Amino acid sequence: MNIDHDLATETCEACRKDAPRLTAQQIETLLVEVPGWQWKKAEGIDRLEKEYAFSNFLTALAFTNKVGEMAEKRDHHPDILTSWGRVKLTWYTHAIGGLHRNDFRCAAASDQLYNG
Ligand SMILES: C[C@H](O)[C@H](O)[C@H]1CNC2=NC(N)=NC(=O)C2=N1
Repeated sequence: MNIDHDLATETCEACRKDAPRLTAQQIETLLVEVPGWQWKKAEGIDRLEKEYAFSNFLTALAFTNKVGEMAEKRDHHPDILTSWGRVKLTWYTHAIGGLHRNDFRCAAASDQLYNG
């Protein structure tokens, strides 16, 4: 299938409470564009989750801070679990209790920060 956009460089839109959640079909289609990201439902909320590997705590922390800066710029924020050699990111949209295209944009942008 032809992909005529780049999720990582798309601007996040302000998320309104009445924005529609992505449907299962839309999620499946977008997941193809963000390899390694898992679609998980927790506490009734669809989420995107990925764990990144690092060689120590400081490099994991540096990535955490880069993601934090990106999240602030986009006004869209992940759950972050930083551990020795690992960072787990979880993206979902609080305002709608589910997944929005913004979450895929931020997942793709996170990958770009990891891959340099
Ligand atoms: C007021 C502010 O724009 C909102 O609270 C933003 C902040 N960051 C956010 N991050 C995420 N993941 N979901 C939101 O709904 C959200 N809302």
